[in-house]
Amino acid sequence: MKVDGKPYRTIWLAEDGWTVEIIDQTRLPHRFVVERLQGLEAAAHAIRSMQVRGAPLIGVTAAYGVALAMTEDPSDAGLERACATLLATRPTAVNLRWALEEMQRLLRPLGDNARRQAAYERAGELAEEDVALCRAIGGHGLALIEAAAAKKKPGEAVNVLTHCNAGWLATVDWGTATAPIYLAHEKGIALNVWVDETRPRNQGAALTAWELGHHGVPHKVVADNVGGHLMQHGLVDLCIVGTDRTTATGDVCNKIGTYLKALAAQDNGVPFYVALPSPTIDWTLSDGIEEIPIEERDAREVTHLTGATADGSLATIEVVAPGSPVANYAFDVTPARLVSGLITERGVATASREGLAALFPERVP
Ligand SMILES: CSC[C@@H](O)[C@@H](O)C(=O)COP(=O)(O)O
Repeated sequence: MKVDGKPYRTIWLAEDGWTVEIIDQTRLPHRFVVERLQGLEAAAHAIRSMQVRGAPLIGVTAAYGVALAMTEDPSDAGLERACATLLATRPTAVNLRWALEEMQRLLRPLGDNARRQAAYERAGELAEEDVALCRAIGGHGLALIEAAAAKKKPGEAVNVLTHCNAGWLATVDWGTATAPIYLAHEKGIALNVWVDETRPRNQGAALTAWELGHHGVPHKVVADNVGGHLMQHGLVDLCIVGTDRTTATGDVCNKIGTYLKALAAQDNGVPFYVALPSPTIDWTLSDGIEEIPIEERDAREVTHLTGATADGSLATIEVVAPGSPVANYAFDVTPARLVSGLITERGVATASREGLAALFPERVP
């Protein structure tokens, strides 16, 4: 999507043909910095520190991380070490495990000399596939926005609420939750996107607002607890969020706070959709609350905030009473019963084992 009128993706192969470039998302929205990854450790650090984040982009970065590792050490031991290092970076998004299994399946049977090139080719393909999956999700989600628009008076905006950043910054391009939004905007449908700030790391306020703004999509940032109020007053037509891992039964794990939005949506009769590419489905799990590992992150994400001061320089301040203990759960699980539909690349499924199996019969174990 566009940054200052120029099309960008979140990750790409540098001109030298082997290093990998990313947009450093820890610097947004105040600085646009492209970072060069030159080895396995740099790729692992980028995922761990959330320079890249969002389930699909984590998966593609891991695939490129394996390619970088194959430049350093293409032996069996090198491959296993690379996959173990990358797998340990973040626990919740299943796209990470999926991408690493894909790379291992491809590379294990190959000789050391063939691994490097094969790894780069497959990482590039996974990036392209992610773009295609997100674009297809956009098409299916667009129909939902069009249906909402059909009920509006001429010129009246469709109000879409989203949580965290499931935008193009969380994927290679388009985003999952935002793909229908970008397509609706391109079609000239009047929109207003309610952007939850998404404490503690503010992916909504910092990233979703930034990317929608750069693409010219009308939006308003709201504090995390505003969604319920908006829904009570008829100001949300539909919610669309992303997911880091969805069980075979349709339970949805996403950024902390998603569950509360789903509860408010059900109480107010607002449709609550989850947009996801199929690599985000964990076919081995059937109970999201019991089985999905929830990442717990550094307390400093809760106690401190970084932002720009009046002169444009960056400053970090403490916002919690000094010394107070903190718990920082990064994700929660929304049970399938609260989800109106799963917007996948193959269409909108009901959030159930049957619904997912009907769209992806060949993936059912
Ligand atoms: C298309 S991205 C879907 C999810 O990965 C997204 O909603 C989310 O929760 C991202 O969390 P993050 O901790 O920023 O990686």
